[in-house]
Amino acid sequence: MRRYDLALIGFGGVNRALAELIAERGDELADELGFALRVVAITDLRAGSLVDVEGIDLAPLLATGPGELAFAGMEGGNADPRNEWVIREVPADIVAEATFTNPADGEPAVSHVRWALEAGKHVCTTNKGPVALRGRELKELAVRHGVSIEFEGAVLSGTPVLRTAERLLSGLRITGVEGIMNGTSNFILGRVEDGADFEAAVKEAQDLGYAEADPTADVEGHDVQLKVMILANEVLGADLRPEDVFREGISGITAEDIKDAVDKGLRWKLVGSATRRSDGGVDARVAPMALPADHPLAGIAGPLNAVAFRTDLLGTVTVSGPGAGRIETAYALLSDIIAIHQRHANDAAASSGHVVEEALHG
Ligand SMILES: NC(=O)C1=CN([C@@H]2O[C@H](COP(=O)(O)OP(=O)(O)OC[C@H]3O[C@@H](n4cnc5c(N)ncnc54)[C@H](OP(=O)(O)O)[C@@H]3O)[C@@H](O)[C@H]2O)C=CC1
Ligand SMILES: N[C@@H](CC=O)C(=O)O
Repeated sequence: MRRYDLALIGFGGVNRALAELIAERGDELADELGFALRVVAITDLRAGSLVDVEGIDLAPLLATGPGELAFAGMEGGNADPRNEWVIREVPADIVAEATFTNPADGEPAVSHVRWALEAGKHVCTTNKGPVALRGRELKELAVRHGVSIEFEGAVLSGTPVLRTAERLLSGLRITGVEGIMNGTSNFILGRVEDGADFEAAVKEAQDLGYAEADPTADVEGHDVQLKVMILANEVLGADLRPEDVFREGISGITAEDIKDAVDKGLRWKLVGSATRRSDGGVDARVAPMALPADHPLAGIAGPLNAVAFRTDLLGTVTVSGPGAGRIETAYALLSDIIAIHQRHANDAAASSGHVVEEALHG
């Protein structure tokens, strides 16, 4: 059976949940998917790095609390993350990048992804920085090195928004996207509507694993700005920079605003959108909106999110599901690995078909 060796870069909520999935359901997944997964390297800012090319025993790591994990002193362990060395030199097939999203320049994740692709390794990532800010360059790099970069989790966690657009909406002209694209801010707005304090709701979202390492990115709309850029670039063929996307977050909305809106039959939501103009350009923005209760996005509650695609032949097609969550986002990485397997298994079949063809016809 085909096996993929993984290097996990960043061992926080998402990559830990991926390790849990592999440890707990690896055999079942292998039976179902036709390939096995093995972790051969882990790096993390606090824990350091751990390498075992025969496969890391995940159980003891997962039994240790996230704040207590230290790889130094373990066989193959080091106090230093040694990201560049691990990514370039350890023989892994796929690098799973899940360090923090940096909305300013995408680093250090951009470098992590670049090193992996240059080393001929596939990448799956949930990190929005590299995809939104350097997506075009990194995709070209992947093509040059004959490998894949997959990033379903960069928009709406494990909910298949990007793959739906790419695979299931092909043949349609998509003229715009609009949606609720941040689980944390949607959760906070709902909790404040229920009477909770804003700061307490932020803390709850952090504890539940929804929020960014710095939740300002959620509350001030930077996270949705990156997601709108990814959708506009991937689905509408744009090439947007952050300065092209108007951004306003939810920090200016008070509990009173929320209560007043409810009294008027409205509900505050942080809405991101990108719309193709008649001159071919794309207008994109992120801003809070008080939506009428019967608006299709008004009922999207808690960490649930939704993206609506406006199309020429089908009208509006909406995909809704979890927008955040550790396990939900780990599933996005698994779905990326499945996509890598499908693409390259097909490549292998195509090239072996080519060999057969040459043998038959000279
Ligand atoms: N959680 C979610 O619901 C979703 C998350 N994402 C994205 O997925 C990524 C991971 O999210 P999540 O796991 O929740 O975040 P966490 O903050 O829980 O985990 C990130 C981990 O990466 C580590 N790290 C930071 N910098 C480095 C570095 N240079 N080298 C090695 N490790 C590093 C952090 O260490 P330390 O803690 O010491 O800084 C932390 O352990 C983020 O980019 C996020 O935006 C995307 C969709 C949904
Ligand atoms: N912090 C983000 C996580 C997913 O991208 C969110 O809350 O949506």
